[in-house]
Amino acid sequence: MVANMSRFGSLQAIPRQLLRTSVHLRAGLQGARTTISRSYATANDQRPSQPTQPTFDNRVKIVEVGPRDGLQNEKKSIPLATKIELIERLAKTGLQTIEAGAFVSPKWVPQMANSDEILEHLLKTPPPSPVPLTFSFLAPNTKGLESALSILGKYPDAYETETTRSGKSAQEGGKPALEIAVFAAATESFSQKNLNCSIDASLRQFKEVIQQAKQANLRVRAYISVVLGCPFEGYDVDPHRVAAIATDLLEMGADEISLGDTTGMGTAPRTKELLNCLSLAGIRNEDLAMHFHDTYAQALVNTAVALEHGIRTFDSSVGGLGGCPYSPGATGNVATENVVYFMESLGMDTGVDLDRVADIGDWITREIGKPNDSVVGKAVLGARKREKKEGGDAEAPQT
Ligand SMILES: CC(C)(COP(=O)([O-])OP(=O)([O-])OC[C@H]1O[C@@H](n2cnc3c(N)ncnc32)[C@H](O)[C@@H]1OP(=O)([O-])[O-])[C@@H](O)C(=O)NCCC(=O)NCCSC(=O)C[C@@](C)(O)CC(=O)[O-]
Repeated sequence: MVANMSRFGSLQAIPRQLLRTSVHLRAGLQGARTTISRSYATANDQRPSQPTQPTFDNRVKIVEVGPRDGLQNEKKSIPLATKIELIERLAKTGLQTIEAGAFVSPKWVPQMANSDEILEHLLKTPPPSPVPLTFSFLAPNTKGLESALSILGKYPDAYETETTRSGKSAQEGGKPALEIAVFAAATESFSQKNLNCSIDASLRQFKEVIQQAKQANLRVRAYISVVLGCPFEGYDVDPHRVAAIATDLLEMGADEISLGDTTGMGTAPRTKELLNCLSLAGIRNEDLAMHFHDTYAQALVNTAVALEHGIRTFDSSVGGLGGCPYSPGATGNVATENVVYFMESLGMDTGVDLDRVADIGDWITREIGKPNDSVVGKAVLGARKREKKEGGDAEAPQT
């Protein structure tokens, strides 16, 4: 639970029935183009895309992408020790998944060049954490995956796989789990800029990466970028193309699809249209995560739409750090502080300690000389400062 929500006043929880996956959303797609329903949907007939009796689950998983997505765009090299300290601090907050690095070409994204050292450090010295932790690393091709696997091979007993997961936190003697992430794009132009190949060619590479990662019993996440707007092709990204790519990736064995609004061009109606399209294609909400950027300050509105649709996994970045090197003008990811506050104000349970995350946002933005882009983070720190001044029982910073 978030510490001291009461500090922020008496926000009323939104009535639960308003948040339930609403069947009426499905009616909105009557004019949709051909529904994609390929073997993924049929192979998963036992897994209905929409429950007939919607059940309400108020647990939300937040995937912290700050150490990778948040830092990858920084021009000045960030010391390895700072990156590791960021991950270690985040591990103490109740976050369950932390994206810690990327095995990509150092010529393309120099900031991620020491991801091998980060992985090795996390295996040798797993950070204390109150919850079972997963560390995620990007790998766009077999070269990236093999680099990651060669490090894992040196420490076979230091991590958990899909088959050995104990569900224990580090504090209970558990080891971290490892996840590999591939990243496709919904438009040809973005695929060329980001991966130097077409969408089809990238999917062929990912098939190999996913198969090898699954052979190593690792969980695989698959991103699809620019699902709600492309810096090169504009707003009109076809949701059916997104559904087709997501279906391909799931059929290859990906465990989760993260839908990237890389440019922050997403709006509430188009988020709804996209999610409806994916549901009609047979893709389950449980297999989806949302990855919003806040360039046009729409991230929380779109989050609310996704939450109502039934999505329960959301990516965010502490301090609102981030941006994509191949998305000119895109600003940071939605801030973790904002998402945690927003979720908890709706009665959702993130399990993340907002006070601690706000401290980390303040610390890391100072470390790398960036403004703290989390309005909630700044408000939390401001409230604490005022309480301290007034001689209240303010808590000491917890990081
Ligand atoms: C995919 C490639 C490698 C193709 O890059 P390429 O230049 O077409 O590939 P290549 O096979 O010709 O290799 C070129 C050089 O890179 C090396 N190389 C090749 N692969 C690797 C590797 N895995 N690790 C380390 N080195 C590698 C390879 O060995 C070679 O080295 P050289 O012989 O010239 O010395 C390149 O385009 C690349 O690394 N792209 C990554 C771009 C990237 O990281 N983008 C940011 C992440 S995606 C994102 O941020 C969006 C997301 C996920 O957050 C969601 C959202 O918001 O949308």
